[in-house]
Amino acid sequence: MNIALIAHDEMKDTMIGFCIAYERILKKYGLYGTGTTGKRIMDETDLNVNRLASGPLGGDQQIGALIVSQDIDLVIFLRDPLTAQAHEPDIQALIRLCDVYHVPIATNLASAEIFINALNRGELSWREVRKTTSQRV
Ligand SMILES: O=C(CO)COP(=O)(O)O
Repeated sequence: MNIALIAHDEMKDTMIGFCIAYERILKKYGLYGTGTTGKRIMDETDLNVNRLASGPLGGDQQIGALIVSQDIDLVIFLRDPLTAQAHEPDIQALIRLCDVYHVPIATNLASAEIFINALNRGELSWREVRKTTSQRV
């Protein structure tokens, strides 16, 4: 199972704190991240992140493509709700694809903590079943 980690600039410190707090769990999964988020996580934790482009340069769309190919099982996207983003259409497209493909997405720290603990308890294992099923159709 793979997790996408994305944070807007004002939320990056929160993302680093989250990654440090849950490093033991996150280590068990494949991690993907947008450019700057991924770099900071790798610089400031022992986690290895498959880095894509920076969000404003298409990184959100790359994560979206991975969702379409069923390669992402959980998205932690710490959005900044108080700052307008030039690439807002890309952000909305990513969230829409999570809905299309039934991928859980946490957009704030409170939901991120609930999802990561659910993942750790095996509550997202239905994703594997779903992937197998959708590959058949
Ligand atoms: O802008 C982002 C998500 O929309 C995040 O991109 P970075 O991780 O490159 O800052």
